[in-house]
Amino acid sequence: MSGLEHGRTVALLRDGCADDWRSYTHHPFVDGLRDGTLPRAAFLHYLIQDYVFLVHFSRAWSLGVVKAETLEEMKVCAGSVNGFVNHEMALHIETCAAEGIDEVTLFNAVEEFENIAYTRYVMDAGLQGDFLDLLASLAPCCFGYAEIGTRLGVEAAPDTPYRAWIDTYNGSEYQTAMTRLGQMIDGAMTRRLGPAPETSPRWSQLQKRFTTATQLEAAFWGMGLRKA
Ligand SMILES: Cc1ncc(C[n+]2csc(CCO)c2C)c(N)n1
Repeated sequence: MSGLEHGRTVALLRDGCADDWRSYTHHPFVDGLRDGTLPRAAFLHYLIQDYVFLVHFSRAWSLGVVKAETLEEMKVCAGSVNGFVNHEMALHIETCAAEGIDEVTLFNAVEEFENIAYTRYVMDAGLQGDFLDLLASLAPCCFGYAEIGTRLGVEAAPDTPYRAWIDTYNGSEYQTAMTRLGQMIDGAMTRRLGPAPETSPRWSQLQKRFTTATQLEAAFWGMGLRKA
């Protein structure tokens, strides 16, 4: 998957850090989800951390509502917050409940450094910069998982125990939301930087945000594997 399904901006930013993007989307953790060889302890460690990650990511997306300049931008950001809090976190809550881990325990889990670094980096990008700085640092998470979900939907071993995780990100609801998000990002860029944002003096900073967030995603997988 390397086309324009998530818009022009995301394609450019992804191509601007192709090696980092591959390290993130083809990480050994992802191979383990695909083949079913990922140790259960590593998956649960990741999932507990990811619950806390989503709490802080929801805060960052809420900042998007604050920094938006159009109703469409506000709607996409508000929809993302709703998606996390009321849907995406359900996967974490249900999977952990089956292992005897309740939601209060999840909410109070001690954050790993990789988790703190990533979520607070994104939050600070949005606080310090404008809507585009925030989006550039939020984007790798959204579109990376969309790519991974699509690929693993095709490639995963039929008996992988991680099918529910794969289905969450390969599902049409998530994929449709990502298409809409890609369109919104293209519109937000054009509105602020003109029809060729990659020629703007701001582009290198936006690329830096995107690249750093991509590297932080790979580090997040690595954190999960520490419990392998
Ligand atoms: C470390 C980490 N990175 C990405 C996601 C996936 N995710 C989080 S927010 C979001 C976008 C929804 O608009 C998606 C896909 C995750 N769960 N954990």
